[in-house]
Amino acid sequence: MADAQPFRRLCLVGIGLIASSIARAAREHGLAETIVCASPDPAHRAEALALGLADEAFASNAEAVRGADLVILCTPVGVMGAVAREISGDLDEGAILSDVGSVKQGVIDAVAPHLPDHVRFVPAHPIAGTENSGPAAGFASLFRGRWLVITPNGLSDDQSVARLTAFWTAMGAEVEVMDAGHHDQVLAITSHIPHLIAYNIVGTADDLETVTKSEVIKFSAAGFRDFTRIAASDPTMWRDVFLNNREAVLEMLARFSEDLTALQRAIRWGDGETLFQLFTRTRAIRRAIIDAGQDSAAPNFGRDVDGAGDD
Ligand SMILES: NC(=O)c1ccc[n+]([C@@H]2O[C@H](COP(=O)([O-])OP(=O)(O)OC[C@H]3O[C@@H](n4cnc5c(N)ncnc54)[C@H](O)[C@@H]3O)[C@@H](O)[C@H]2O)c1
Ligand SMILES: O=C(O)C(=O)C[C@]1(C(=O)O)C=C[C@@H](O)C=C1
Repeated sequence: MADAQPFRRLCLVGIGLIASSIARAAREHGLAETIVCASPDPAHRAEALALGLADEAFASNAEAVRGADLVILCTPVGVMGAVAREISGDLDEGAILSDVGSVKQGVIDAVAPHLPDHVRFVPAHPIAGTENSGPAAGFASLFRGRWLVITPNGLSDDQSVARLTAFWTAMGAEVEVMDAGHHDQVLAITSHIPHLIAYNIVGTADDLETVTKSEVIKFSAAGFRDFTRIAASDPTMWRDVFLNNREAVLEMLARFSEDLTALQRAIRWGDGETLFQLFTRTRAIRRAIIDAGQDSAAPNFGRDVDGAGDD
């Protein structure tokens, strides 16, 4: 991969966890001469300036994108269509528009109709994050060793895909190009349903707590505590993910429910063999993920200079 050619002016629309991580990494690797951001939240704009994430922070998305040669939408996916409508008249000739949304087809459908012909649209999704939000939550190494999926469409061209690939590669990500629909199916099972399960189990335990008083917190075992980390993820972001990847999530959820019913039956009928076989298979998957270096549960994942601390 050729060295990334720095962008003249990078505009981050939304300045939360992901945008602030991009800003830090872009600065660290000299990937943009100027970085500006936009957010309707005055506290986020002030924090972005105080942390040195952006040279200018705008309340107006349209003003923010003027003169930028790379604009990345880093808002919850549910507002990306409205943001595209706001900025469409102010995007520079030849600008690349990208995004970091956790859902791809819904974002393409919402954004593309608003774009003028002179803009290249290259949707993308970094498979990296945490349960925290806001400008202070980001860190420069977030994308190191993690996947960045690009889902080109009729408004992308090879040159802008190559430039965006070089940008993310310079921040440490590994880039994979994929069809948007396929991305949404894969992420439904690997990311969206796990979050739904975490929200559900913590909610169920919370309901039980009215009966058992504080025992849910007092005796919370490690497994449950891991779920509470995921269930602490941003409510707006995740509401939008489920509403915008509805079909894939419902399809995967139907499969999941069938398999859960089979486990329920195995427990009811004392079928230890079925339980043992599944648990053996899933243990092997966990080990394969660790062997592939994709275990972000290790506290130092992505932050190591030499990668030596990854589980
Ligand atoms: N958090 C993760 O783990 C993660 C990982 C990969 C991708 N993503 C995706 O990245 C995007 C941002 O997530 P985040 O975790 O950084 O969120 P965040 O809540 O930390 O930040 C969102 C930012 O968008 C701003 N915003 C909201 N509405 C806006 C609007 N109409 N115009 C301009 N700015 C607006 C907010 O003020 C905030 O600054 C989402 O689309 C999410 O699906 C998140
Ligand atoms: O590590 C976490 O906290 C995450 O949930 C990150 C995670 C994921 O599911 O892996 C969440 C949403 C994204 O779109 C990408 C990454």
